[in-house]
Amino acid sequence: MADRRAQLVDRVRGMLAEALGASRTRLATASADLAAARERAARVRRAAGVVPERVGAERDRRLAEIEARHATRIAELARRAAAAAERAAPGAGSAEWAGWRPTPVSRAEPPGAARIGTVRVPGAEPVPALLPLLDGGHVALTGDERGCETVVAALLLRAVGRGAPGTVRLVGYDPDQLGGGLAGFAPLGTAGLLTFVGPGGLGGLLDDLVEQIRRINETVLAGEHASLRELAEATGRRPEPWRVAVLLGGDELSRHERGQLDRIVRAGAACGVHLVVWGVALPDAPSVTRVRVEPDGAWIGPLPVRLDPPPPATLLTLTCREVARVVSAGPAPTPFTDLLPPPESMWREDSAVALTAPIGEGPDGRPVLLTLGDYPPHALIGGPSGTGKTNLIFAWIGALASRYSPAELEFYLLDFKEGVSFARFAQGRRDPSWLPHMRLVGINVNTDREFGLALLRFLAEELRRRADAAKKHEVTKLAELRAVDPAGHWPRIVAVVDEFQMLLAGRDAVAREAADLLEDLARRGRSQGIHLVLASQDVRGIEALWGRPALVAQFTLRIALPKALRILAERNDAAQSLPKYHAVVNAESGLAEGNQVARIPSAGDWETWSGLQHRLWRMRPAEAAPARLFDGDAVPRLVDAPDFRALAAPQVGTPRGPVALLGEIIDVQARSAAMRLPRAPGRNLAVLGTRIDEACAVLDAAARSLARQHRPGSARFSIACLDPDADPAARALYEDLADDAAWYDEETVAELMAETAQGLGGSGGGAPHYLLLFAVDAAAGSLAGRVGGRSGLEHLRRILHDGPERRTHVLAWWRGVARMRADLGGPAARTDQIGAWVALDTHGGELGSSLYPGTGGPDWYPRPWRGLFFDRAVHRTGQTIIPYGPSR
Ligand SMILES: Nc1ncnc2c1ncn2[C@@H]1O[C@H](COP(=O)(O)OP(=O)(O)OP(=O)(O)O)[C@@H](O)[C@H]1O
Repeated sequence: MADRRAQLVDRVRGMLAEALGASRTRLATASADLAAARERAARVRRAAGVVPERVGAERDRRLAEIEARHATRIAELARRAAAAAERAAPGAGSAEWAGWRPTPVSRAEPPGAARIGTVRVPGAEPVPALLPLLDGGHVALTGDERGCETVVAALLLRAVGRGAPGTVRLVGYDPDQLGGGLAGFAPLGTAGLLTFVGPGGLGGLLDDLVEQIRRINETVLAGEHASLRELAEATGRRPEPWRVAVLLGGDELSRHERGQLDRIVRAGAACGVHLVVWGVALPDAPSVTRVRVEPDGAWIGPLPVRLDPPPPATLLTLTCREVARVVSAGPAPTPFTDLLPPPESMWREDSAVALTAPIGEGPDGRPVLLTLGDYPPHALIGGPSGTGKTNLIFAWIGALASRYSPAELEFYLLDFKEGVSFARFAQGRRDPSWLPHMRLVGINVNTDREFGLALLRFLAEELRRRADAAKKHEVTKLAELRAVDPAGHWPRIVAVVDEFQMLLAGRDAVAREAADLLEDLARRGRSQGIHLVLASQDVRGIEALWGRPALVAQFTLRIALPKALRILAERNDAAQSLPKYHAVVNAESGLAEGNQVARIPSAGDWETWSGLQHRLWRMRPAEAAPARLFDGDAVPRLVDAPDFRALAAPQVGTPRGPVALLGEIIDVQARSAAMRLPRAPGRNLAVLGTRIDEACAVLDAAARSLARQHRPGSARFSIACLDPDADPAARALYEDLADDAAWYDEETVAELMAETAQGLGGSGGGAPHYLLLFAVDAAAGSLAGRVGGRSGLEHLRRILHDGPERRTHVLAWWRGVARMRADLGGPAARTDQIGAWVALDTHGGELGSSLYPGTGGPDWYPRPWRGLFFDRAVHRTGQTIIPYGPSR
């Protein structure tokens, strides 16, 4: 048992030892494992301590990289946005206020948007915040009052600065007197570019805007263009202004008003009609941009915006004042070249049926045409001084002359007022060119109504020639005459008379004949291609015509310049509200239905005109000659007179009927007044009046022209000068006539008379003898004495009586009719030995009885450097002459 127990013990012991050993081993292993684990844990802990540092650095690096890329991208985007904004709102649309100035667009250019601030993008260069207004849309503001004012002022100033002066019109509706940024624009009001409608006026304003939209759509865009902007881009014309209505608060809108607002919002922008509203609800539409202004910034839709400061008050005022000044001064003229065809098309038109040419641009941008033909045949132009009649005549002449060749059209032009601007149509010293169509130019005609009469007589003669030709060819109209006689020269004739009322002034023979001729030309000229264009600044001018309704009725084409009176029909006052340099053209005798408004280009200045004239002049036909220029202020010269140049002495003997040239006749041709001096009773000349220079000029021309018809030594010129003031002129003549002349004075004049009278006894076959007596009445004392049994005066009377038949003629100046009569034998003495006379400052009444046919004398109102010539052998009425100027 013990053994078993010992055995058991041993076994237990062995088992325990074994178990212990195993446990120890396991412990050791476990301990080793623990140590390794601890070691690992420590390592892990150590490693774990290092990791966050590295990850953070990486994250920061990545973040920084992203941020840098982001910033570059934002900067790039901002730069691009800024550049795009610059393009979308060029010039005055986006420039900073410092250095801001208007940059008006040309007609075809879109105006662009307007900047009100910058978009808030942190860290990027500022991007302009823009609002589309002109041609773009409408702006609806809400929020802070001051901020909204700033936006309105900026928006409007930029708009005003982008439109050419006058093309942006503002209208304000501000019933609550909010001001709303409009106050600074007040100077525009003086030019009608800013108007206000009062409380209660909103409905009317909206109606008016809707009406403008309708009109523009129907008549301006006319289905051809979708918007004014498109029209401007396609045609280069912008015929309508922009209309910007600024509506600031007010009562609740009526249904009608809301309806009208809707229409404007939908259709306004295409027609240049825009709304800027604050405190007025606009419907949602793509054309509406909403701006919300908070005290610390604004929002354009979702975009945060930092507002610009308001435009400086002085900048605003000065800009508006300047715009108003330019507008009040009138629009910049359209170029004259707009009226002309391209050079290759010049002189291509045919005038057989009518003459048609543009005179300017209508409100729709289309040319306004003027026609002269069977209907309307004649034109009446009116407007107060300075409104542009002369300019209009230039423009019309230019437009016609560039279309029709001189074979198709001829001009005759008469200007009764002082001024030389029409002289350029004729050849001048400064410029050798002339207008090839111009046949006659009369300038400074002033009181020389005879010249106007001469023109009318000339035209009447031409009318007769045409009527005869038409009759011969059995036709009635110019177009038919030209068709049956293609080789004939039948241009249309346009006769322009500026200040024509001067022609009709007075109740004398000239006025009567002028009115009769005008009436005949107006009535019958239409079918023969003779057209009258009468212009007047003076209502009386028109009234002078009004007395002759039949005459006025022919002038169916009326052209009224601003403020013209009585040119249009009675109730047609369109001319009263015309802007500067515009005209109402009316081919319906002035009835309102016929009104067409035209803007007239500037054509009168020298450079503009001469470009065209030179071109046409170079195109002139080889045979073309310059127009005759009659200048009422010029004194003609004998040596230039064609009739003087044509005089010549016969090869042998004495001229049978020498002529004395006395002056230039006021006529369409430069002709000389001539007095024949054949061997016949009464062929003596009296010059009557106190004007020394004129009297000397007449005697001088007479003597020199006579001398030209005699070979040297074949005629005698006895010059007696009895007025010391006439001495220089008489002496100059004496010297120039040289050996053929003899000089007499107070001492010797009696001898001249006695010797000449005694010489008359012979057969009369001797050399011609001309007695040129200057101020002969002053010799009364010297001639009272007797020589050879008779007084000097008796000798003079005998010479006057018997001399002419013996080739002895007296050409004498008496300083008055009474003095002449006294020398002839007293008031009742016969005067038939004075066959011809030239009256200077001697009134018509003094020339009555025996000197002039009929009673009361001629209609003669003396005027400087003019004389009335009457030769009883050839004249029925007197002839006005211009003495030739001094020969030296
Ligand atoms: N369409 C125009 N555009 C620009 N300037 C113009 C125009 N018409 C006239 N003018 C200018 O106005 C001034 C007066 O014009 P104009 O001489 O033609 O007037 P008027 O009516 O003939 O005057 P008056 O009867 O006193 O001679 C001139 O200096 C002229 O250059």
